[in-house]
This record gives sequence, C-alpha cells and structure tokens, in this order.
Amino acid sequence: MKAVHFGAGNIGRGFVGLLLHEAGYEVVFADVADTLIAQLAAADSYSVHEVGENPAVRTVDNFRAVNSGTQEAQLIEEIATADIVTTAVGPHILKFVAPAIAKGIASRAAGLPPLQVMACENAINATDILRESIVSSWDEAAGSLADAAVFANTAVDRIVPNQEPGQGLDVTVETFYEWVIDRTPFGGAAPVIPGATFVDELGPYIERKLFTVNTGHASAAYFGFEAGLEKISDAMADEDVAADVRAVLDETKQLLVSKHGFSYDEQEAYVQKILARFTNPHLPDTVHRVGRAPLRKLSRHERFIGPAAELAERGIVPEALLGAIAAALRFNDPADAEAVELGQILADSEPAAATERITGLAQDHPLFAAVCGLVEERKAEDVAAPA
Ligand SMILES: NC(=O)c1ccc[n+]([C@@H]2O[C@H](COP(=O)([O-])OP(=O)(O)OC[C@H]3O[C@@H](n4cnc5c(N)ncnc54)[C@H](O)[C@@H]3O)[C@@H](O)[C@H]2O)c1
Ligand SMILES: O=P(O)(O)OC[C@@H](O)[C@@H](O)[C@H](O)[C@H](O)CO
Repeated sequence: MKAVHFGAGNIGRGFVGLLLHEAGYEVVFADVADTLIAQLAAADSYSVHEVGENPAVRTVDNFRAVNSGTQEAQLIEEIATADIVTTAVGPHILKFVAPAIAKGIASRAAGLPPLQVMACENAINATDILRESIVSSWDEAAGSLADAAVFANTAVDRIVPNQEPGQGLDVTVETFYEWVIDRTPFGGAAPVIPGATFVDELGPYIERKLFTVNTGHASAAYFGFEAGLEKISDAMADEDVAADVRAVLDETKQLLVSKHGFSYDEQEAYVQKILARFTNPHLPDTVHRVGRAPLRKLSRHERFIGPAAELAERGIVPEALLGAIAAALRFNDPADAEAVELGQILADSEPAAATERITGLAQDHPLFAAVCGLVEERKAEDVAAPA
C-alpha cells in the first residue's frame, strides 16, 4: 500500500505521515522545500517525540521523498500508482498541488481502484476545495474523474509546533491526536487507518474542531501577543488571557450546542480537554505560529467571523469573540506576510471597505457594524501611534 503525502512539514511528518506509516502504508512525501526533501531522501527513519502526559517516541520509516516543484514526472508516476493521496500544505496551497494530482489520477492504469484523496488542512471541507481545483485542471479525455478518484473530507487535530533548529527530521508533538474522516464517499471501501475515526456525518466534527480548538488557540495567540508573551503555554498561564480565551469558548460552545446538538456536558468536557492541551508546557509553541496568517483566520467562514456571524444572526452579541477579533487586528508581527498585508489594508482603506475586505462580511450583516467599529478603533490607534 502506498500513500503520497503533500507537505512534509509539522503536521505532515508529525501526524499524517506517522498515522499512514502505522497503518502500513509506504509514504512518499512530496514537498517544494529542497533541503527538507534532500534530508528525507537521505534518511532511513525519523522520530516523533510525543510530549506531555504519557510521553512516547515513535519511529517512522519506509518512506521516500519527491520534490513536487522539480520532479513532476516522478510525482505523477507516484500518484498514478498510489492508493491514497493526502495533503497538509495549508488551505491556500491546495490549488497549486491540484494539477499534479489531476495528472496522476489521469495516468492511472485501468482496473486500479479509485485513488482515495483526503486534504488534512484547517478549513471547513478542505477536500472539497482541493477537488474543485482538480476538476478545473481535469482533462476530460482521461474519462470520468468520479470513476478514478474518491474524495473524503477530514478533520485533523494534533498540536505540532514549529520545530527547533538542529532537530533534523524529528518532530515534537503533543500526545493527543484525532483524525476524523467522512466514511460516506468510500461506499464500503474506506481505507484501514487504525489511528483515524470514520464517521457518517463529518460536518459537526469539523465545525466543532475549528470553532473550539482553533478559535481558542488563535485567541490565546492574539491575546498573548498583545500581552507581550511568546509561548502559548505562557499566554494560558496569564490569568487575563486565560479568562478571555475561556469566554470566547463559552460563546462558541453556545453555538455548537444549539446548532449541532452536542450536549452541553459533552461540549464542556471537550473545551476543558482543549484548554488543558493549550497549557502543555512541554510544547515549544509560539503566538507567532498559532497566530500566523491573520487574514486567513479573519476570513468569512473561518474560526472567528464564522461563529461570530452565526451568533449575531441568532440575535446574540458575541462580545468575547469581538474581543478576540480586536486582538487579531492588532497582530502586527513583521515576520508574517499576512499580518503586514493586514496592516496595509487597515492603513489604506476606509473602515467599511477594510472590514469587507478583511472579513468578507456584507455591510447589511448583523455583525458588520460591530466589527467595523473595531476596525475604526484599530485605525485610530495606528494614527495615534508614535512614529
Ligand atoms: N501544525 C499543526 O498543529 C496543525 C494541526 C492540524 C492541522 N494543521 C494544518 O496542516 C496544514 C500544514 O500545517 P503545518 O503546521 O504542517 O505547516 P508547515 O509549514 O510546517 O508545513 C507545510 C509544508 O507544506 C510545504 N508546501 C508548501 N507549498 C507546497 C507545495 N506547493 N507543494 C508541496 N508542499 C508544499 C511546505 O514546504 C511545508 O513543508 C495547514 O493547513 C494547517 O492548518 C496544522
Ligand atoms: O494551522 P493554522 O494556522 O490554521 O492554526 C494554527 C494552530 O491553531 C493549528 O495549527 C493547531 O495547532 C492545530 O489545528 C491543532 O490541531
């Protein structure tokens, strides 16, 4: 059994690659980072260090590596003969990996079972996003895409920080993990991945993960950044930050319980577990990594505006989420390209235009005025800031 996995970064090596390896797949890592691919090609194995409660070390071997930027023919051949393709490259990168996947699917020999494609990104229905890009570059002469590939959405959860320099290919991760996969597209032929959970209705799980783990995590990052803190565990040790994060998760809990029918107690236990994960002092995770790409995180269906908009539509003012959105607007990390772009939008546009551009909210949406007020305040701060 062979899996081609795009993105040999933190979650690629520390989670998806590990679980596929443990399921018995030979893993072919595809990435555009030359040094990383050279390291993987030269190595026989790497270690995944699980830190926190019940720490453990797992070894991943039986992998190969291909440079998806420079070795297209080899990549297509690998995909043509694979059982599974997974990605962990970032939602905005999916469109760039899609053409090679389309060519690989088109090159499969007749009689092979359909290629099983799963995007493992923090985004609602990331595999659907990937499939749309594959459809756009699909060559109709190759026959029916639906006959040659099956696409399943997934929700992936494991905190994998940026790795310390000098660690080579080894990855430090938390002990917790969850990979939930939509079973329905496989029609009885789902892959056997012992570390994954297959469900018939994935939607509630994806939203619960994104609007609890990622909303809470990003809130800790932005409040922590405002407080001048570096590590997520230090941010969570700050009483004010922890209280603000907790208040945000109370609001998303209210939405998730009423929208998806999770019981109040079940959702509270989920929140408690996640708050404990954020405090893990053994994870060298930073507000910079977790807060990365604020424009993506502030977009319409993402972890802040998504739940806040739905609460506002239900007549609830999401005060705590608005506080986190205000903190996100202040994430002016000069090393983050999206944070720099956010600053530029705030500087160059009128509040209403900036709000529309950053959040995708329509001006007549019940959340718009409140967010626009925050944008206005943020702009005023910049004007007032000393040069
Ligand atoms: N790190 C986590 O805790 C975590 C947990 C769950 C989900 N995720 C999601 O997983 C995805 C990856 O996150 P990460 O933390 O591993 O990031 P990362 O930056 O560590 O890894 C991304 C990898 O993708 C590679 N890449 C970029 N463009 C590419 C391309 N065109 N083709 C092939 N490879 C390409 C990069 O070189 C990098 O190695 C994101 O969607 C993220 O939201 C991350
Ligand atoms: O990967 P992002 O940028 O969408 O979000 C940053 C973190 O919140 C995220 O990577 C978490 O560590 C992960 O989603 C935990 O499962």
